Amino acid sequence: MKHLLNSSFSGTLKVPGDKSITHRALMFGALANGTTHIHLPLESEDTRRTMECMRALGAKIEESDEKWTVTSPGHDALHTPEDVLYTGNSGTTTRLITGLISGLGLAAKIEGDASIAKRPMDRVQQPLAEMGADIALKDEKYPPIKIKPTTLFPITYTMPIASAQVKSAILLASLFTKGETTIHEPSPSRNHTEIMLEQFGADISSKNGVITLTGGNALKSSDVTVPGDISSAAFPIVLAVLKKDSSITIENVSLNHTRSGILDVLDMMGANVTVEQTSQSGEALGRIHAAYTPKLKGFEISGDIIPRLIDEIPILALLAAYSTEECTVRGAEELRFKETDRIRAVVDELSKFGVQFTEYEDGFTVHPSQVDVMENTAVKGYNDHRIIMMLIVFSIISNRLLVIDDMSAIDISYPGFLEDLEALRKDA
Ligand SMILES: O=C(O)C1=C[C@@H](OP(=O)(O)O)[C@@H](O)[C@H](O)C1
Ligand SMILES: C=C(OP(=O)(O)O)C(=O)O
Repeated sequence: MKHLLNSSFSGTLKVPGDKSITHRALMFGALANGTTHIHLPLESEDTRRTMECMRALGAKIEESDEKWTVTSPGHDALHTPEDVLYTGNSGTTTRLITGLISGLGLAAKIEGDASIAKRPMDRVQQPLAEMGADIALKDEKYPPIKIKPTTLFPITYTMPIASAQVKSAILLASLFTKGETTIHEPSPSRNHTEIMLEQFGADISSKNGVITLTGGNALKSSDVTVPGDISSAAFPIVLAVLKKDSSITIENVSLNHTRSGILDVLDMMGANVTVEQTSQSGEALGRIHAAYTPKLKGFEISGDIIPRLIDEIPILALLAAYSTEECTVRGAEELRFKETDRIRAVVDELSKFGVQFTEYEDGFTVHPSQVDVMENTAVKGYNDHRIIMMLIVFSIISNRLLVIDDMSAIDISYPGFLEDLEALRKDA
């Protein structure tokens, strides 16, 4: 990492495929009779967990260069897995397959790593139980998740929180359940499930926060080309904005409105970032150009924008630390239930360098600060990929080597992160 310091960054980059879309393509491919080709999938730890779970249910998945091929015997020929389904560090895998397996009327035991063991699963268990699922949790809240076979029926469900994982778990459970399931969302969360289910032939509609799915029909296999992940792109974008003389372009990245909240914040801050949309068939796609911006304005965000940038808040906190004005994030209590408590992690680590925070249960204010970084300061990544990548960007822009306890979790969402930055290094 040391050679990335004292440098500026330029050039063009393609970030790896979108994690949320890759998970869903594997699951819908496994449910749809026939063959689904997934082009440019995200080949990461989290998506491999979904791949292994789909194999354990009976889907055949072949891997070749930048393409995964899923061949399914059809949803009604999938079977109860022989072993425990291991979901690693992936909340998306854990919650979505709970809905998928309940909907198939199969049995399973699902568990993940130490972080997954602390993430709440009652948020999916409750609506699925209303549908007739039999799901047992440890202390009525946490994995391991034990599912017994039952027959489900459709429900109307008003979600207490905006969560694409909860929404998607219910939609997966209702796919082969006869009748109409309706979900009311409090604010729009990522809509990849709705877009892809329509492509796979499901009878689904979505309007003004109300999603309706009429279940009981088989899915049709379909090919998916995965766009670059804007949540991964956020790290090099912020690096370019904060690092003197830098100017980069990211090609082929998802611009789906339910995911692009970070671009709105960069705009509020007056950052030198421009966006060009290149296509809009299903998932919007385009190019983002980001360049060094010497003076960044403040921002205040809460409400509907939060689900649109939920995974980008750790890197936004870093941006805020270099703003000359106050920056506030509220309504983001969900951050406390991610791979780690991301509000705590960001406040604890950045405070070590003079960043002034006021912490709230649901967010934080970053006050204009004098950031002062000592070479070789020890920082903690909490085994959380997004905290680790934020700290790496911090180390680079401050030109000080930070000693991060463990960086291996980068592979959860962005294998090749350091290599990508290296390729953009100006004097490389
Ligand atoms: O559905 C998805 O693919 C995801 C939804 C979000 O979680 P919640 O649904 O818990 O908000 C997000 O934080 C996660 O990284 C991926
Ligand atoms: C929260 C995340 O993922 P998951 O919920 O799938 O673990 C993330 O990628 O930041």
